[in-house]
Amino acid sequence: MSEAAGAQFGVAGMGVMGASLALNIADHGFRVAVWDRHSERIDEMHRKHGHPEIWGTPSLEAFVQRLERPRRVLLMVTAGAAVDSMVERLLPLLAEGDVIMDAGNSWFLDTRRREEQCKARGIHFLGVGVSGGEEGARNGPSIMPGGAPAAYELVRPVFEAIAATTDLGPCVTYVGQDGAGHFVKMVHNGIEYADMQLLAETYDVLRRGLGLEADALADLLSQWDHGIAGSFLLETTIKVLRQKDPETGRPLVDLVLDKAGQKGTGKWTVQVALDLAVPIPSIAASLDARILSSMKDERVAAAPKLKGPAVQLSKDEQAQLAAWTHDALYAARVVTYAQGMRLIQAASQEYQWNIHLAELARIWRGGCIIRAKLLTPLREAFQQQPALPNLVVSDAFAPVLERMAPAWRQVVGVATRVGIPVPVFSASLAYLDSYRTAELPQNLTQAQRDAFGAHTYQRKDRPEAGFVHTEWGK
Ligand SMILES: NC(=O)C1=CN([C@@H]2O[C@H](COP(=O)(O)OP(=O)(O)OC[C@H]3O[C@@H](n4cnc5c(N)ncnc54)[C@H](OP(=O)(O)O)[C@@H]3O)[C@@H](O)[C@H]2O)C=CC1
Ligand SMILES: O=C(CO)[C@H](O)[C@H](O)COP(=O)(O)O
Repeated sequence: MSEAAGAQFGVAGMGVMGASLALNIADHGFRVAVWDRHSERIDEMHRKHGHPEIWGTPSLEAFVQRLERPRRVLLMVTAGAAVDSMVERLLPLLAEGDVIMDAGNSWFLDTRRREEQCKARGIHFLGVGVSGGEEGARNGPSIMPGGAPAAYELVRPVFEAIAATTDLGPCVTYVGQDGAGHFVKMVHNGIEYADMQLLAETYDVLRRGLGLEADALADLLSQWDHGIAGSFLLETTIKVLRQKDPETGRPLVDLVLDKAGQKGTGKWTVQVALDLAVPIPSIAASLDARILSSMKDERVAAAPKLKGPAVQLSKDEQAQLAAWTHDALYAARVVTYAQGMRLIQAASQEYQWNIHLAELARIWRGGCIIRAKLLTPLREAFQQQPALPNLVVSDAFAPVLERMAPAWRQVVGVATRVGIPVPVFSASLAYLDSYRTAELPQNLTQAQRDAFGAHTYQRKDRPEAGFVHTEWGK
């Protein structure tokens, strides 16, 4: 880059995502200034990927000075205190009309607070969800920006240039005010957790139920990937199952310790869903499954004490289990997306974000981790009925769920009978069964509450009476 020209975009934080995004932006013809608190990070990035349109800067002051006005600064640093520290450091260096973008996985209420903090100084603040991992950031992520529309307009050309593209355009859309973008990215990750757990349960049912080894499983899942169950996470699963350990020649997945980690977005999704009173049992079950998996020592100690059932599958069950599991995977996945969309709908109402669910489905069709074929009918469902109360009752999905439910029940039944845990398959099925049940047993719950705590209840036969109390047992 010529010394005289200003940089059109700044990226602070040259970690996995920041370096990839900077390269992506430069590839699209924008001059990019980069900064990291450790200058070796910049040197390493130049050494590995040297790019004429990327300019490393030795200090935050130099970084800001190299930027054209209005300055556009994208933070790609660890979520939490690091973002606050960067905002504190940048505010005195920036001028009115400049834009800070936080593209990490930040908590949406922090984003609301930071936007207010910046607004008081005349600086725009955008909370930008980015999905696609390192590869997506480098070659085309899905981008979920939230904040003031005027601020979004200042960065829109760059985001539209670097985002993944599908037949429906670049995978970026203005999501809504303040924390809307980060909220949507958080729920995206919640859905990601549930879908990953469904794939883990699929793997377990097929390997323990049918005795399939990694290669045979990969072959089977490859067939599924060509059909309606196709998705990025399914492709990732196939890739993982095919990988061999160079030292032993064994499938590498068989050597990976069964303890799943997490960085917090799944937990936040469940916490905020409880606050908004939106049931998301599939996502909650996937979070619990990760936590239970991390209790490895306890599980190992419990295994010899708590023997499961010694039951064999019948020949008929063995013949049909793969086909049943395919349908169970698709149907349960629909239910997890339905829960995520419902949560976004509730937050959109609560915070007046006016989020367009069909647009989210459009930008999730490419670039992001939860991209899946089912997003095409899902988008159409919300296009036809933007206020659809729940995806499971849409014309597109209700008949499919009805058709696939018998196979899904078989999978949950067989797995339960032989003792294979299927928390998300079963939580999703219970959600669907609850949602379609006009008369739930919570009449008993209400009666119990009134019986021990005088919490009152309503009568079916006399709704006009309002809340009443009974002296139960008297
Ligand atoms: N990895 C992924 O697949 C995805 C990650 N994200 C989110 O993107 C963000 C970055 O993730 P990722 O790139 O993977 O993480 P990395 O750990 O690779 O990079 C983190 C970056 O933050 C910098 N940093 C940390 N603390 C501070 C601080 N106090 N002040 C200034 N800079 C600091 C680090 O600098 P240094 O290394 O020099 O210490 C580094 O440049 C996170 O919020 C993450 O959740 C979003 C989508 C996908
Ligand atoms: O944001 C991402 C993808 O979109 C992260 O890669 C993913 O969420 C990692 O989360 P966790 O470490 O909790 O599994």
